[in-house]
Amino acid sequence: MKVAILGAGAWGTALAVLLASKGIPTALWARRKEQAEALRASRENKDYLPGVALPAYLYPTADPEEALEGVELAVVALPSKALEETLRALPLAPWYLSATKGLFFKEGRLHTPSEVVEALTGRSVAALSGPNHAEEVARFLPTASVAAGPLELAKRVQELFSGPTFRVYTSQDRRGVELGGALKNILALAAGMVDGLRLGDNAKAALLTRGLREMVRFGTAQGGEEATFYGLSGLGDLLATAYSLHSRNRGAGERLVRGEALERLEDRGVVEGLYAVKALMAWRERTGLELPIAEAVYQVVYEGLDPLKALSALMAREPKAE
Ligand SMILES: NC(=O)C1=CN([C@@H]2O[C@H](COP(=O)(O)OP(=O)(O)OC[C@H]3O[C@@H](n4cnc5c(N)ncnc54)[C@H](O)[C@@H]3O)[C@@H](O)[C@H]2O)C=CC1
Ligand SMILES: O=C(CO)COP(=O)(O)O
Repeated sequence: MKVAILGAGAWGTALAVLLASKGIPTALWARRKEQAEALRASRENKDYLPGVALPAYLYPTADPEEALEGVELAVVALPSKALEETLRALPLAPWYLSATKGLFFKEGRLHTPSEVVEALTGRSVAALSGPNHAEEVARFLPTASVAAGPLELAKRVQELFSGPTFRVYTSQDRRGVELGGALKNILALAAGMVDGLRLGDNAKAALLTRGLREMVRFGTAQGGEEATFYGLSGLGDLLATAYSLHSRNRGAGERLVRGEALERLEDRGVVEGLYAVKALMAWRERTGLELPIAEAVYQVVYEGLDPLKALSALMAREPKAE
């Protein structure tokens, strides 16, 4: 039994640490040869997950053949922007687990990462999502997550990843699970803006509660089940990300309103909400579904709207019942 993890960023490394610490031989595939060599030499991912020792069963490599030879499955832990190009260039695995959180707008439809992996590889694909900061998972702090997909596949993921500090639930609502993971990143950007502007706890709670409504309205219209958005991969991940010191999305919102340039926001790692909100707004143009918070985030990030003006516009919307 061998597993390959594709993507040696924070999340790929944390998942590899989790599996390898259970004695499962795990290849961690890095895009750059120098990175794989540095991981092998120092037994630490200094760039993306500093301070975590890599277990003996974890083997970093930049050679795709070496990484994927004889594997049972490949775990995709790539940033969404690199997913398609990277997977096209790699040998196939028997089946896949997508750990990417993102949204793709293609041919007039929104697609989740596992749908994209499925279309590219023609193989069965499950998804893993939940309130799972890599920095905590890799340090074996208690964590729960959701393995979503056809029941048999979800159960295999559950069995593979479960351990004393990592509790995995199954779900057959893969689309709902992944939509929650993508949407919460947009809401975490907004939460960071509230933090950066010091608007207070009331404002943040209102934003996240109304944001959750937006997630449910959008997610159910897109085929997800309502209960999924109130579970670990929806509300759970929204809370973990929007209140986190680790979160790159929340941090990016905070830094943006404090004057940092858009181009610098990914200096500390990928900020998926920046891409998800673009895909969502491109799709919304065709449907007209109301997504006031996501639209405000888009306007602040990409159209230079003053965040306080965006907030005033949200506060001045037509009065309505909750
Ligand atoms: N960091 C976390 O706690 C969690 C992250 N995720 C998701 O996992 C995915 C990956 O995130 P992280 O590992 O945190 O990102 P990261 O920013 O820590 O690392 C990104 C990795 O992707 C590589 N990369 C960047 N551009 C690339 C390209 N064009 N082609 C190939 N590789 C490229 C980088 O070299 C690096 O190894 C994202 O979708 C994220 O939302 C999901 C759960 C938790
Ligand atoms: O998805 C995550 C936690 O569940 C990681 O959040 P960030 O990408 O904002 O760091």
